[in-house]
Amino acid sequence: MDSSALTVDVPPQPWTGRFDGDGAEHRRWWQAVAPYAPPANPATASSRTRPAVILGFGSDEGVRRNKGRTGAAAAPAAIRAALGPLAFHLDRDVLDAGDVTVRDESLEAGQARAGLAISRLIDAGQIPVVLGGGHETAFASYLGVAGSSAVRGGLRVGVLNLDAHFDLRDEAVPSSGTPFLQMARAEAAAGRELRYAVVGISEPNNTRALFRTAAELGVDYLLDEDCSAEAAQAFVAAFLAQVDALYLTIDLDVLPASVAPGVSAPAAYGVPLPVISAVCRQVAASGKLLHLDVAELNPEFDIDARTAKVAARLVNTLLG
Ligand SMILES: N=CN[C@@H](CCC(=O)O)C(=O)O
Ligand SMILES: [Mn+2]
Ligand SMILES: [Mn+2]
Repeated sequence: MDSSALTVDVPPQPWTGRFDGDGAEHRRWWQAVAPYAPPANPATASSRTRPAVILGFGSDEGVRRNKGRTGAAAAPAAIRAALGPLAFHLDRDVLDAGDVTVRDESLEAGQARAGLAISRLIDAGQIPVVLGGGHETAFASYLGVAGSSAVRGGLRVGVLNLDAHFDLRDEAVPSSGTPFLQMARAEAAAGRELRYAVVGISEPNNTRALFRTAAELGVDYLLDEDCSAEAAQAFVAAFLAQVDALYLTIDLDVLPASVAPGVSAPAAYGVPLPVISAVCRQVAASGKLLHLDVAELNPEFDIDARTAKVAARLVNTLLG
């Protein structure tokens, strides 16, 4: 394993939150999170207490290219600010590696840079927690997962997306609307098939062309209106059973606009938070979580940090 430092654009910044005391019984996230340092001894990949490493992916470029409302580049700081004050009940170390940032035309370079950092974290037995960025964050995550030693060695990884959209657009220029088609093509080029499932698809927000692409790629999906707690749990259990490990990506626009107003494309219907939260608990309990990202928070459109707080709570649930 290469134990050198990660290449990031912004080093980890100080965390803040309420202070109730120094002891473990008073601990909050801001007191528990430590700046990233390469591990002396990698954790075993199966360990339930693998350290989590937060990595921001400050990018607006994918949403801009996808003709959406920009502002997601500020999301990593907003999610950290919402995580900081939360009481810390986790049984694992949490480290902050800082941010990879994307400026204008350098989206692909930023995705490659983040991908290298993510591969290195996975190879060290850590769980990367990438805070996007628009959903172009997912292609950075894919590069990291696909480039990790375990996946190159044959580990079967499934991609589970909690999202109102397929993000399978066939466009000449990659964006926040294309990452899963990019993944499918990259997997095909590597002689593999993408295992991709989506919870929360909104029929009126995905064209027939997108449903056809999903069918051609064998994508499993559950419509937002069919997302009862039982149906979502059965869907996720069936997907988990097909894979050795999971890359979970949460596009916050899967949630109703009242719960997640701070996104580029707020959902008129949306999957209720208790259902999304239960899916996160189920993924955490499976022990198969290899990599995680949270995308599409746009603090400019948030109301009283509502969306950032939901993102923080889901991250907290997934690492618990
Ligand atoms: N990552 C976002 N994807 C959606 C956005 C939809 C919209 O802007 O209305 C998509 O491309 O379909
Ligand atoms: Mn979406
Ligand atoms: Mn998306």
